[in-house]
Amino acid sequence: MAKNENIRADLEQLLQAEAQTWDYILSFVRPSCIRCAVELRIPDILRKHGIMTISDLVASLPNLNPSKISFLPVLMRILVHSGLLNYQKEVDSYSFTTAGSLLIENEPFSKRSHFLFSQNPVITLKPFSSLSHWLQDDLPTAFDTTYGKSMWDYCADEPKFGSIFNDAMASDSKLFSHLFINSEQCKHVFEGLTSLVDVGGGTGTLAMAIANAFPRLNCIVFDLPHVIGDRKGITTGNLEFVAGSMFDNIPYANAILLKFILHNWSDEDCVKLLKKCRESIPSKEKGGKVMVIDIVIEDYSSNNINEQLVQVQHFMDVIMRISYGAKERTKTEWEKLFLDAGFSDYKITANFGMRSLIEIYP
Ligand SMILES: C[S@@+](CC[C@H](N)C(=O)[O-])C[C@H]1O[C@@H](n2cnc3c(N)ncnc32)[C@H](O)[C@@H]1O
Ligand SMILES: COc1cc(-c2oc3cc(O)cc(O)c3c(=O)c2O)cc(OC)c1O
Repeated sequence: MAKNENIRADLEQLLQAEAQTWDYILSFVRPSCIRCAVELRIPDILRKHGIMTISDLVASLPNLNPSKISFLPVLMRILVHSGLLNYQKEVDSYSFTTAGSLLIENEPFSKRSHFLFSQNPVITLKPFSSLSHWLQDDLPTAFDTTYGKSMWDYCADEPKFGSIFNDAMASDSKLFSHLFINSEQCKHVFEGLTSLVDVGGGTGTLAMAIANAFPRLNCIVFDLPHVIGDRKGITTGNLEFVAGSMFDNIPYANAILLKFILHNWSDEDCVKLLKKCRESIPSKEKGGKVMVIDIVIEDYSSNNINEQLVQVQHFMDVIMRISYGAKERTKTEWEKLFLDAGFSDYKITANFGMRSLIEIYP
């Protein structure tokens, strides 16, 4: 009897392990289905209706081939299981979850463009399928292994891809700026500042939100010439766009903002860049500071851990290492960078999902 129980337990364990591996084997299906729904504009259609049956959806998709209509409930079931839609059995209808509503185009906090960027073959298929080659060759990143140039040069040479990347980053900045500017914990952050440079500020989404919220704060968006483009030299109210390389010259200001910049660079490059930032701000006594918005890798063993967020941080670490020759950092690794660059003190003020605000002082 005991022997039979043992055999049954072993078989159950084996089946559980097999289910886990099937989940990994087929994990590509979920993002492909979400991409399909986004491309068919299902989130935008659902937004207009609020709640929809499959028949409503079919009526809103005139280009759908009639022979494929039976796939729609299958697609919707995946979206429901992915936590993007709710299904109300009583009325046989679908509605958004909060996460699903982030896929609607033109919503203030839409992550649609970031999702489409993540599905772009330029960054996913090729570099990720050359991962094992990259581990064996002497090129700095899997991106270089695939394209023979860095991500930043690729963006400059391929403007269409460059704007897909900039739009993805801008969508993150839109959501982030809402959290940042309205956060009680961050009320003090802009106090006493009269000028601020958003270094690597992309197309200016975050700086624009700050400039609007603090009309007496003069803000500069600083980025590479191909990103600043036609905005170069344009000043609108308290917002100005300046083109250049942050490794050469950074405009002088009370404070410098670095959002999702340092995680793109090696420790050596970060120290160089942080030293450049120090040269462009006043002393701590005169209010000088650098505000780093970036990932601080959480320790799995700490209390109140959000496992989904930690996993996202670990995935981003893989992306940064293989695609950009960079990395995500723990609190200890950040501290070492700041001290190596000659800063005297730092404060991790708040965290916003996977990202934190770190204020560093000369
Ligand atoms: C990951 S994006 C972050 C954009 C923006 N800070 C945000 O969070 O939305 C990195 C930015 O750094 C810019 N960048 C890369 N190298 C640069 C350089 N040498 N000087 C100035 N900006 C640079 C890129 O063009 C890009 O806009
Ligand atoms: C959040 O800051 C950055 C994110 C990314 C980035 O990069 C990739 C790369 C990839 O191969 C697949 C992906 O899905 C993604 C992303 O979703 C994503 O957000 C890139 C950055 O700089 C180049 C970031 O700073």
